[in-house]
Order: sequence, then structure tokens, then C-alpha cells
Amino acid sequence: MEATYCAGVLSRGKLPVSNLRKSDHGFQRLTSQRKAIASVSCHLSNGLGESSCKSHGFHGGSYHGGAVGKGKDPILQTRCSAGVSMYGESFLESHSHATEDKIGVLLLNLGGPETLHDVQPFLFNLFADPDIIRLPRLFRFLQWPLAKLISVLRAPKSKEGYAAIGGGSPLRKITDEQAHALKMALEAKNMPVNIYVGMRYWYPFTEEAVQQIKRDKITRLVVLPLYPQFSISTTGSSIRVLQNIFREDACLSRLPVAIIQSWYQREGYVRSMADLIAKELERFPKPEEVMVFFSAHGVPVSYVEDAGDPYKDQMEECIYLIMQELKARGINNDHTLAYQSRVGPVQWLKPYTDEVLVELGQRGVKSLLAVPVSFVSEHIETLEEIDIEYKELALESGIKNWGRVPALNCTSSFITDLADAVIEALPSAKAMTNSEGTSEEMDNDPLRYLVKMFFGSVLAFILLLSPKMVLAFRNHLF
Ligand SMILES: C=CC1=C(C)c2cc3[nH]c(cc4nc(cc5[nH]c(cc1n2)c(C)c5CCC(=O)O)C(CCC(=O)O)=C4C)c(C)c3C=C
Ligand SMILES: [Fe+2]
Repeated sequence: MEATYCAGVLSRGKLPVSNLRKSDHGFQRLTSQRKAIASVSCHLSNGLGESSCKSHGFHGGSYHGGAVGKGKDPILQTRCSAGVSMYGESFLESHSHATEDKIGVLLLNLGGPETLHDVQPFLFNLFADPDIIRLPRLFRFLQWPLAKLISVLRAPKSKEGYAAIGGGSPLRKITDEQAHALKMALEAKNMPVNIYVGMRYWYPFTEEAVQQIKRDKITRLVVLPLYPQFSISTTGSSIRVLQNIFREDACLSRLPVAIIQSWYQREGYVRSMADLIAKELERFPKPEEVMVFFSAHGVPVSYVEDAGDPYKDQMEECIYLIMQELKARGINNDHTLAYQSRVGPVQWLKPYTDEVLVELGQRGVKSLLAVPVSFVSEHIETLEEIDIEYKELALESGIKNWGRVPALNCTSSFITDLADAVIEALPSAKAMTNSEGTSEEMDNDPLRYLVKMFFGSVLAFILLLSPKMVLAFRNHLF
């Protein structure tokens, strides 16, 4: 996969496109083809101006910022990742021309079940994503039946987890709070915006947010996935959904969009993480003896080795940058990185968090500070997996002093940095045009869909009854 950086915005080649279908569990997506995402340039595009778009569809989770930055200039001194100033004449020019300029910021996130009743349909949406279960093209017709099967089998274990953290995911609430805080931070920088939240697997779905963006007649949009590092399974998947919606809508396909694909390398983020770690280390009796244990959400090895997912490289670079920042403050603790939350019978990125905790205990490490690093909100994997399961395992393995760094949530230095990222990305907004049809359109044919579902269900049923499969599921899903 090619990747080029521009003003902290990554523009990637070859990423998949997805289609949408409405089901009783919200929207479920089909994917069959990889295509280019918006390639971000450093040129400015005009807004849609007086648009003739008709609004229809759903209400998205949005924070309406009043009218647009008429007469007000946003903070002009910004930096791109290469340290070059991006704002200047051209921005001022376009800003003063675009009297109808109405800026939107779309926050993308994973979404989570709000009640235990939501867990299985949420899991269905997750496993029906071809960026989560990547089947060879020939077996794509199995995607939905397999998603149904795996979600039903996985639901009891997931429900236990969600029950242990109060009966649902806090993700929607925290993301809404982050949206509000970001709106305030941008207003403080003289950039009034509307902020929208679009979730990949649960409400408010990305589709709802986009329909609201259309209704609000947004003229320039910055897309900010709330994942610091890029993975095909997270940011990649969400952007594919977006690209697909935009491709099918004449109006949206002309809307200038800037996509911030990863931001783990931003100074503000790195500093905010270092602040949290430094603060948490102080709680230990001997802070200098604490092992700083970064625990990232894993992905299957094949993502990195076969599909070229930059996630592992970005994660390692991110940890390096945070440790450098701590060193600059005179904090020289040992550190390690491991991957958590693996699901299913395939190999995931190693080392695995649970195995490393046991090893560290055996090696005589007595104090450990867990740092969740792939996500910026508290969620099931911090509140249940780390705080309950891993803590218990660490204590059993001989670790005496356990601590955990909280997620960034609405930490003000972090939110301010996100606001800067939005301001820096805006000048590169460009139409996400990608209008040619794909073979995927054939998936919209209802007859084809029924045939696929029928054969897929039969095959899934046979697979379910195979003793090998039953064993694999028993070992890895429950
Ligand atoms: C950077 C973050 C994440 C990556 C990468 C990621 C990949 C990934 N996840 C699964 C399977 C599951 N993920 C689940 C929940 C979940 N995943 C992330 C983040 C990443 N996932 C978050 C933030 C959450 C929790 C949301 C919440 O409700 O709080 C779940 C459901 C929970 C459970 O049963 O454990 C599953 C299943 C795969 C297969 C995958 C990569 C292919
Ligand atoms: Fe996950």
C-alpha cells in the first residue's frame, strides 16, 4: 500500500469500498473491492456553496455549531507533519471567498452496545465487516451467515464482559463528550464548526451522521477517526464506508473532504500520553522501578504481513515517541509492548498481553503500569479486560503493585491537539470523487443476495457441525 503524508493527513492507495444494506440490526455492510480513498492534496477546493442537495434519511449524532466562520479567521500558524507551515495566503483567500463556508468535523469511532440486548446484533455488524473477517473473494458469500454464527457463539462471553462494566459500552457517551469538547476547543480558536459522530458498528451509524451533514449543507468536512494509529480493521473500514456513501451521492461526491488517517505522531498526543503516564507513575512506592506496559488492541498477523496494514509499525513508532518524551523529562523506566483482545483461531500480533504478564511475573517484576494505547476512550477492553482480567492475572503471576493509565477521554491538552489537527487538515480538503461503478454493485441485486444467503447458510450450518470447527470455536470464542 502506498502512503504519502501531507500536513499530517495520510492519503492511501488501494483501500476497500463497501456497500450498505439496511437490516433489522441497523446497517450491515458488504465489501468486495479495494479502492483508493480520498487522496488528500494541499490545494484548496471551493465549497459546495448553494447546494441543491435534498436531505433525507436519518438523524445523526451531531453537535451543531452555529453559523460559519464569517469574517473570523482560524488560528493561522499551524504545522504539517514535516514541519512546514500550511496556512497562509491561499487559506485566507479561499476563506474570504467562501462566504457560505460551513465547516463540519466528522468523528469516526467503533461504537459499542448500549445494553446487553444490543450485544449480539452489535457483534453481527462487527463480524459482517469484511475488514474484520477477511474472507477470500470466492468465499465472500459466507460473510453474513458466518457473522451470524460467530456473533451468536461469541455473544455470551461478550455479554459477561459488558455486564461487568455496568451493562453496556460507555463509548457513545464518551465520544459525545469528546465531540462537545472539540467543538469548544475549535470555537476558542475562532473556528466554529458542526461536529458529527459516526460509529461503525452501532448507533449513531456513520450513515446517519453523513445524512445530517448533508441536511446541514456543510461545505467543507474534516474526517477525524478516533484511532491514533491506522489499521485496515478500524480507520480503514470506517473510511471505506464513507467513501462508498460519498461515491453514490452526486452532492456528497463534490464536497471537499480532508481525512486525518492517523495522528499518533502528533506532539500534542504524545505529550498528553506522557503526562498521564508520568502522573500515574507517581502513585507507585518506587516509581523508577515500575515496568511501563503498553497494551495495544491486536490484529491478526495476516493484516500486517499479507494486507500491508501499517498498524504494527505505527504502534511501535508511537511507543518510541512516548518513551522519548518521557526520557526528555528524566523518566527512564523499562517498557514493553504487547497485544491484547485476540478473537478466533488465527495468529494475532505477538507478544500477547496475557503471556507477557505471566513472563514478567516470573522474571521478578514487582510493579507494573498498564498503558492502553490503541484507543482514546475507556471501553470494554480497558474497563474489563485490563482492569479485571489482566490485573488478576498479573497479581497471580507475582506482580505486587498494579496500576493503569486512564484513557485520554476529554483531557484538555489532547482535545486542543485534536482541534489543531482539524485546523491543519482543512486546507487539504478535496472532493472524494470515485464515481466509476464496481463489481460490488452486483451485490445490490436482491436475487443474487438471496442465493448467496441460501448457500452461505447451508455451508455455515455444515461448518458448524464439523467437529474441528466446534473445537476451534470452543477454544477461541467462548
Ligand atoms: C485500535 C483498536 C481496535 C482494533 C485494531 C480492533 C480490531 C479488531 N477487533 C475485533 C473484535 C472485537 N472488537 C471488539 C470490541 C472493540 N474493539 C475495539 C477496538 C479495536 N478493534 C474497541 C474500542 C472495542 C470495544 C467497544 C466497546 O463496546 O467498548 C469486540 C466486542 C467485544 C468483545 O467481545 O471482546 C470484538 C469481538 C477484531 C476481530 C479485530 C481485528 C480484525
Ligand atoms: Fe476490537
